[in-house]
Amino acid sequence: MAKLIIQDLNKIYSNGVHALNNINLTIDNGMFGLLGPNGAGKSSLMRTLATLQTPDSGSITLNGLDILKNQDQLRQILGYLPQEFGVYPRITAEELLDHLAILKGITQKKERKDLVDFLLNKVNLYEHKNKAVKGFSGGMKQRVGIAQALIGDPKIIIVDEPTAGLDPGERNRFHNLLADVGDSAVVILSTHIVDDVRELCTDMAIMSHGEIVYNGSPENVISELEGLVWQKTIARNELEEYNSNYKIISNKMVGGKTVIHILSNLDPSNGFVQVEPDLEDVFFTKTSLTPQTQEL
Ligand SMILES: Nc1ncnc2c1ncn2[C@@H]1O[C@H](COP(=O)(O)OP(=O)(O)OP(=O)(O)O)[C@@H](O)[C@H]1O
Repeated sequence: MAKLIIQDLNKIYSNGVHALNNINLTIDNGMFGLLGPNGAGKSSLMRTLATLQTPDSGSITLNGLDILKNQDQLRQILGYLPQEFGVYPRITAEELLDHLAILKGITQKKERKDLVDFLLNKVNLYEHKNKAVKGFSGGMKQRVGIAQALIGDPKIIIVDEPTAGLDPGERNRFHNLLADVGDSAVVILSTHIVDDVRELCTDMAIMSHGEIVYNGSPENVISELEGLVWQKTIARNELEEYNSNYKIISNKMVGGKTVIHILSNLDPSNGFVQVEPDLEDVFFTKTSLTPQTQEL
């Protein structure tokens, strides 16, 4: 059982951006979702956990090990899939994993071969092992990314926005793979995609402007909005008027129509119907994005 404890973590970049503002989180085994809009500070936190950058202050421990002071030890038990996983142009999936296993210190050839075969099977790429990674689809590349993150039986696995750009089938396959991995390690999934967290995570945090604005289970945070979310289908050109009269938390196109969700303690009448809140309502409420800036 692994436990990651982050305390009072701060990072201010030289341009004055307070990317990590007093972050406190305790994360146990399993899938932990870190949800936030672009620029919230997720990658800054992920890179700090992966020992790729140092914070200005604060501490991070994994099972009591101070990972800021013991970076080499942490790297031995860390798997990291960065936002941009650079793949090596002309080499095959098998060669790439073999090469990365050498870099991780697995020097025995036979041990490496067994491990690479095991990983290729695990991510369902064994039959493609002799093909160049360059020609893989986005989902296949991400599965190679997860395979390399699993080298060395890591206790903590960090995946930064892994499903952006994947088609629905690839996304499902990737989700199943992550859920499987989550049984034996701390897996932190950083994403701006609400569905990734809803489908995979039992514990989560929402980050906005460098701060943790919620930490807990998806169910608990959704229940905070119980009875407060109302929905109405309106014409696109009415949006501005509704925006000035109601607290709109989301607007999206459904079947060519504009559907808005608003927050209200009282029945707003005027054709609104109460709906069950969902994680997307929570996300937009907690991060206070204006509807115009939502990426739906
Ligand atoms: N090296 C840097 N120097 C200066 N500012 C930076 C640096 N890296 C990130 N920032 C700024 O810090 C803030 C947080 O960025 P970060 O990349 O951590 O956010 P994010 O939530 O991961 O967003 P995204 O999904 O777009 O990567 C942003 O305002 C960003 O512009």
